[in-house]
Amino acid sequence: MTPAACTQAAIELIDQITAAAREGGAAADTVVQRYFAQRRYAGSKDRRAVRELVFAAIRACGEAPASGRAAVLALGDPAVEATFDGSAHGPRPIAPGEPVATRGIAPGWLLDKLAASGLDEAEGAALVERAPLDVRVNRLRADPDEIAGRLPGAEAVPGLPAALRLPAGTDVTPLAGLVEVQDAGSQAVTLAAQAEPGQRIVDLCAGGGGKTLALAATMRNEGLILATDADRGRLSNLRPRAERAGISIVETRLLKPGRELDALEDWRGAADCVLVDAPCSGTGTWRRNPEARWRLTPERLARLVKTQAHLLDVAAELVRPGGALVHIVCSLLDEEGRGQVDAFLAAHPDWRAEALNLPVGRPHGAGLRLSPARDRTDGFFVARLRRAC
Ligand SMILES: C[S@@+](CC[C@H](N)C(=O)[O-])C[C@H]1O[C@@H](n2cnc3c(N)ncnc32)[C@H](O)[C@@H]1O
Repeated sequence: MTPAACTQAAIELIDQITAAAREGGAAADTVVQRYFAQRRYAGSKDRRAVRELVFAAIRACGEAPASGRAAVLALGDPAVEATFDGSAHGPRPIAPGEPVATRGIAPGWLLDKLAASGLDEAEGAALVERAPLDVRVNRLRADPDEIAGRLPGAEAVPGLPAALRLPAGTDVTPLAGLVEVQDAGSQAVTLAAQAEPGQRIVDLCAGGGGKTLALAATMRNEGLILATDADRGRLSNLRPRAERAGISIVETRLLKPGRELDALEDWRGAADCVLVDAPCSGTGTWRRNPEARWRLTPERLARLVKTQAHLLDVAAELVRPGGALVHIVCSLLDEEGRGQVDAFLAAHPDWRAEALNLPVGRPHGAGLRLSPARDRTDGFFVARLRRAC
């Protein structure tokens, strides 16, 4: 592909990604994969160049751009602008006064909410920087030092003995079952469960099992983890992943949204710990999914906040006297994190927050906040709550 054809491909992709964000369609990564699946002629170097241009332009636009052209022009990169040359597969030349998307971190209403949640400008900007590639070494089957020796440029992450930070683009697929791609922050917040061998733990929003597998490794594959979710597709990924990782203590159970306790009667008051890795706005993961900023609406956020409160109430029913509940959101909005936990504590006088001592994060309300700017992880809020005996 010529440089001009690469720019045109990026423009088309951004148009598709913007439409998908508006209509609740596929994530940007999936859109890019599908685009190239139909264009086998594009070599790996071209694909990489197009992908980089697409993501650079998405990161630059706080609001959804009016067009892919406007988004690419927002980069203000003379080398890219020179490829608007009207050549056979390239973009038409830039017209005088042609619209250019406004650069920014997020839509205005979200910027206000981030500021109200105590995020300064530097922290806001770091939300859309490129994320590093982190993995968790499965210590049931591998030794982190040995794995680090096999991955050139791997660095240890202070305080997280199973975590390695890898150079961008490192291919870890040959190490399936030995390592899992997992942000260091995600690994750190899972430690708030203080999981121990032999415990009975519920991972209420287990999804594909990123945190379930980390818990099972900490428990040395002894005890029982009930991994539940309302999404059949995500949950069905968990079993093969657990098998590859040599984990046998995980049971899965599908829940009906709003009727979760119907399927959990046998776990009432029985869990040592319930992890609520709640569905959330994902403001802390914009580094990986920058177009997610364009998907969120005030209405969707309000629905998420309501679901989170409901799931905390469900979780509280499952914890044994003296047991713990861990609330996690990969968001920096207080209404999903700190505010959610404050409301829970106000409504449940027999619960109290416990101080957390994690290798990353700073105290925030009754829990801890991890921020990309300070901690070099995705953004999270995590709190550990203990039920009275
Ligand atoms: C942040 S994701 C979980 C990620 C997962 N814990 C991990 O570490 O890979 C939130 C999950 O909550 C699930 N969810 C949404 N509503 C739910 C409900 N009512 N009950 C249980 N899970 C729900 C979603 O399907 C999604 O998988």
